[in-house]
This record gives sequence, C-alpha cells and structure tokens, in this order.
Amino acid sequence: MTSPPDQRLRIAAIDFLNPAPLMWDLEHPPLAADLANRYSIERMLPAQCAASLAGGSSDLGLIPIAALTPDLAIVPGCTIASLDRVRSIQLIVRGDRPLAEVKTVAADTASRSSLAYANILFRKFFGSSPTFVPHTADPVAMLQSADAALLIGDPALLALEARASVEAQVGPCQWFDIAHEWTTRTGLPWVAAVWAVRPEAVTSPAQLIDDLNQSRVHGLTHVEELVAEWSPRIAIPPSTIRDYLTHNIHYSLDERCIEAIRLFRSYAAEIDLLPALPQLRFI
Ligand SMILES: C=C(O[C@@H]1C=C(C(=O)O)C=C[C@H]1O)C(=O)O
Repeated sequence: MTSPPDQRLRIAAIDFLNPAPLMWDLEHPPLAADLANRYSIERMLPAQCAASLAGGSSDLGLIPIAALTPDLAIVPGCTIASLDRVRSIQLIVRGDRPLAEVKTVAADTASRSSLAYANILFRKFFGSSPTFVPHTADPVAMLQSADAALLIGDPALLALEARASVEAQVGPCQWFDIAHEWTTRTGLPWVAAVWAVRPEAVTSPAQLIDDLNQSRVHGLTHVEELVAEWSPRIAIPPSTIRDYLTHNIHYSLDERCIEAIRLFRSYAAEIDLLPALPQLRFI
C-alpha cells in the first residue's frame, strides 16, 4: 500500500529568535495541529532558506529580500524588518579606522540581505569598496582575519552580550547597527526578509495569507511566553529578548517597508550586486 502524496506546503523557516512571533501558530496550540495538515516546516539559516526555495526543495520560505526573483511571490502582511536599530545586524570594525578605510569584511555566510545592505552602505554612503570574505559566524576569528566583521541573527545578539570578551581578544572595536545606518540615510525602514512562495504551489492564496497573518498577530500577543521559551535557549537577558521582539524587530509589511524593498533592490542593481527587480510580485 502506498501512502497518498504529501500535499502540504513545504516551509523553509529561519532558525533564529527573530521570526519566533511569525511562527507562533505553526508551533503552538491550539492551531499548530491543524496547520500541520497544511504545512511541513524545516528550519535553517536565511541563506539556506533562499537556496531551498530557489532550488525547489521548499514551496514557501521566510527569505532574504536579496533573494527575491521574478518567479517568487511575496505573501502580504509579514516581514522581518526594523524601524531604526535592529540589534542583530552588527558591523564590527576593528580599531578606530574610519569606515572609508575598511578594506576587508569577514561576512557571515548565513546572510544574503545584510551582506547586500553592507555592500550598498559602503559603496554608496561610506565611501569605500571593501572585499567581503565569506566566514562562519565567529566574531573573534572574523576580526583576526579582516578589518571588520558582519554578523547577523543570534550570533550577533550573542556577540553584543560578549562585547567585552570579544574586545579583550581583538582590541577595541566600533559597533555599527546596519539597520540604523540604513534608516538614518534613507528615511525608510530596514527590511530583511519576507514570506515568499512559488505561486504555482498554492491552491488557496487567501488561506495562506490568513494563516501567516493570524500567526503574526497571535505571536505578538504572546511575547511573554516567547521570552520564557527562549530565555533558556539563548544567553541573552529576558529583558533584551522582550525588547528585541517588541521594539527592535518590526513585523508588519506596510507600504513604507515595500518602498524600502524597492529602494534596496534598485541600489543593489545600480552597483551590480543583484539583478534588477523592477516589479515586486505578490500572491
Ligand atoms: C534581523 C535579522 O534579519 C535576518 C537577516 C537576513 C539576511 O541578512 O539575509 C535574512 C533574514 C532575517 O531573519 C537577523 O537575523 O538578525
């Protein structure tokens, strides 16, 4: 006897703290059991979410906006963004060298969007074109091999907590929040990721939009439970986790975020970093 084919949408989800509110219904009662009939979830780093969706191993992904292509459709409503300081995207520059004199950046291989944001900021605003060298997320090793390090997600949050220990090993550093650098220069939000889908895989767009947006709304009303869940998992004070989920990250894909995605993609195309994406496609 063969089992029926799995009709569920395969989700590539990000394995960091920041998407936790978006994932609430998929991971918690009372809706998780029902949603498990429609979705199967695999957790990975952002760059792998992008590769998984591009390679057809998943149908729906929380993917870096740097990885949006004309054949993917954005699911309206949810995002991983920030209106000022995001906290978890850090450009750490060794010593007191000005940004214009940074020649090499060891960049976290988990990133696609922040890597592109850093490139754009250096070339358009900081006045230099450093070489970006892919590196695993290890701040000390990164800073021992390059003038600067770009860290994202949980490793960036942990590096900030361990700032004194990092600087004891590599000397004093300057710590720049990439979202803050972007928002102050453009007057627009900083947008990292959106839910994107292969449109041909979706039978009911309305249900997909509903499921993901309800999950965001429910997640944001359960922040205290998320703080309690994540505190034993990550060496960050509960108050910082709470602040991160309620103030640093912005979860609503509003008009200004959409404008920011357009600007990000047009800058990235202008400096030949990413292919042009003149139209954003929505499901
Ligand atoms: C805010 C963050 O945004 C993440 C950064 C991404 C990137 O740089 O490609 C992609 C997805 C987001 O989850 C973070 O992880 O710190």
